[in-house]
Amino acid sequence: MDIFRVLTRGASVKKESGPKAKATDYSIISEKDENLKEDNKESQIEKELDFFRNKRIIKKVDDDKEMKIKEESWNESNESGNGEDLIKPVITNATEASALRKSYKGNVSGIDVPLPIGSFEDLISRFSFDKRLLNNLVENGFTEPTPIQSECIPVALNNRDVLACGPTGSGKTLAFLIPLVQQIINDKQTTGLKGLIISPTKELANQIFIECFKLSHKIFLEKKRPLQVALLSKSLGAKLKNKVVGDKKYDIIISTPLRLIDVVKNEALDLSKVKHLIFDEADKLFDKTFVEQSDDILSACKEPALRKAMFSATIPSNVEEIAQSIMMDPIRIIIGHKEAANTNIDQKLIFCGNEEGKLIAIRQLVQEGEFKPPIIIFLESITRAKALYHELMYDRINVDVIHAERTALQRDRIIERFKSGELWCLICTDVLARGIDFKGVNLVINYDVPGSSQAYVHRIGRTGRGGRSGKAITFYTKQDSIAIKPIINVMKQSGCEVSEWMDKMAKMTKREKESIKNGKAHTERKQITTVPKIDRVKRRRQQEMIAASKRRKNEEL
Ligand SMILES: Nc1ncnc2c1ncn2[C@@H]1O[C@H](COP(=O)(O)OP(=O)(O)OP(=O)(O)O)[C@@H](O)[C@H]1O
Repeated sequence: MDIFRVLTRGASVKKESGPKAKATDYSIISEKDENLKEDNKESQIEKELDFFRNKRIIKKVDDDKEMKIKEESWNESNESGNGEDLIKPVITNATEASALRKSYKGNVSGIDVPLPIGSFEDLISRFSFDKRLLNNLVENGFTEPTPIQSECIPVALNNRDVLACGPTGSGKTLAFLIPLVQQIINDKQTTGLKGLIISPTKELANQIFIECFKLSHKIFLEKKRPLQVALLSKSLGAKLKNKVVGDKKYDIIISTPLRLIDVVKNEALDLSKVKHLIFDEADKLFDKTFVEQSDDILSACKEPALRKAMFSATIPSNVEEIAQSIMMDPIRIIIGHKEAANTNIDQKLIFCGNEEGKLIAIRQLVQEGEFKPPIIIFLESITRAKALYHELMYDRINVDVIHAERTALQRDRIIERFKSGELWCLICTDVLARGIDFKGVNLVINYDVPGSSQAYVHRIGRTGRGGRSGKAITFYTKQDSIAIKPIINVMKQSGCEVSEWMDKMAKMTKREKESIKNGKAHTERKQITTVPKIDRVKRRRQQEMIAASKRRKNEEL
C-alpha cells in the first residue's frame, strides 16, 4: 500500500522532506510525528524503487571520510555548469561508485570494471559523447540514466563484453543502444554492417528498431551519410537476396535469429565485419529453442575484436556458463536480485480450485472492480487463448487475442489498438511475454501458471514498467500444486508478503525441481468453456455428421 502511494505520487517528490525532518522537534509536535515517520518510510521506499532516479544522487566524501548523499535537481546542476568545460563527471572515484551501486543494489564484477556514470553528461567528459546523440536522448525524455544504463554504457564504451541482468522495464534497451550508436559514430572509417541486435520475437525486434531509429535521428557519419538502421523484415530479406539493396547499406541491423540465418545462408548479408553483437533476452536465445541458431550467428561473426553483450531480466546459471564460455573477460552486471520480479509490481495468487473456477474468478474481478484496463491475460496455449477470447467476448469485454497463428499484420494492428487504448484487454500466449513495452498496463493475469520462474518474471514484467506501479494476479488450481512453487519463491525474493502456508507450500523436493526443469510440472488442462457438456457433445456430433456427409459427396463425385 505504501509502495503504491509513493509510486502513484510520481515525480512530485517533496524536496525539503529531509532537512525539515531534522529541524523538527519530535517530542513537541507529536501529531506531526506520524507524518514524519511516514515521510521517512516513503523516502526509504523511494530510494529502493527509484530505478529511474527522478532525483539526482550525488555523492561526496567529507573530511571524516563519511559518505553523504546530496540531492540536486536537474535544473540546479545545469545552472551551475555554464559551458561544456565545466561539466564534471559526477562519479569520479571508486568510493563514489560503490555508494551509487549500493543505492540501487548493483552488483558488478569482472576485471577492471569501469566507473558507472552518474548522469548522461558524464558521457561528454569521459567519452567525448556525441552531442546530437545526447540531444536525441533528451528530446525523447531521457534525462537521467537508469541504474542498468549507468553501469552498462561505460562498460560497452570501453569495448568490453557484458552480461547484464536488470529488472523488467528498467531500461535495458537503451543500456545497449546508447553505446552502440556512439560506437558506430566513433568508427567513421568502415562502411557496412557493424552492429547486430538479436531478439527472439518479431514484435520485440520491431520495438528495438523504433527505439534505435529515434536515437540515431539526424546523426551523420562520414561524407554526411546518415547512420542507417534496419529491421530485418521479410521484405528487406527478399530485397537483400535479390540484390535490390546492397548489404553494405546498413550500420545496424535488428533481427530475429531465423530470419538472419536465412539471409546469411543465402550469402545476402555479410556478418564478417560486425563489431558489436547484442543478444537481447539472452536466456531465451540460448535455451534449447534458439541455441543452435544463436551459435550459427556467432560463427558467422568472424571479426576477431567482436564485442558481445547479453541482456535479460533473468539469467539462469546455465546461461551464465554459456556467457563465460563465449565471451572475453566479460563484466557481469546485476541490478537488484537475479531471480526476483520488478519490485514495482504488486503480486497476488488466487486459488480457483479447478478450470471452471478460473472463469468465475475473472468474472469476480470484473464485479469487484479489480479488472481495470489495460489488462494482459497470459495462457499456456493457442487453443486455450482462443477459447478464453470467445468466453470473454460473450461477456462483452473489449478484448482481442494474439498468438502465433495470427498473421504479422493482425498482430501489429492489435498491438497498435492496445497501445492507443482502443482495446482494453489483450489475451496472449508467451509470444508477448518478453520485452514488449506497453506503457501503463494496470494488470497482468496469469490465467495459466507459467512454466518456469523466468517465464513468470517476464510475463508480469509487462506491468510496473518505467517506474510505474502495476499488479499481477496468478490463478492456480489443484493441478498446479508443483508449478506454483517457483512462483511463490519469486514472490518471496521480490519482497512480497508471503503467508506461512505459502511459505510451507513453496518448499520443493529434488524430484519436484526435476519435474519443473523438464516441463512436466502440470498435466493436460481441461477445456475452457461455460457451454454444458451435453451441448458440446451435441455440437460435436452435428459437426461430425456434416463432415461425413461432405466426405460421402466427394466420394460419389
Ligand atoms: N533513462 C530513462 N529515463 C526514463 N525512462 C526510460 C529511461 N530508459 C528507458 N526508459 C523507459 O523505460 C521503459 C522500459 O524500458 P525497456 O523496454 O528498455 O525495459 P527493459 O529493461 O528492456 O524491460 P524487459 O526486461 O521487459 O525487456 C521504456 O518505456 C523506456 O522508454
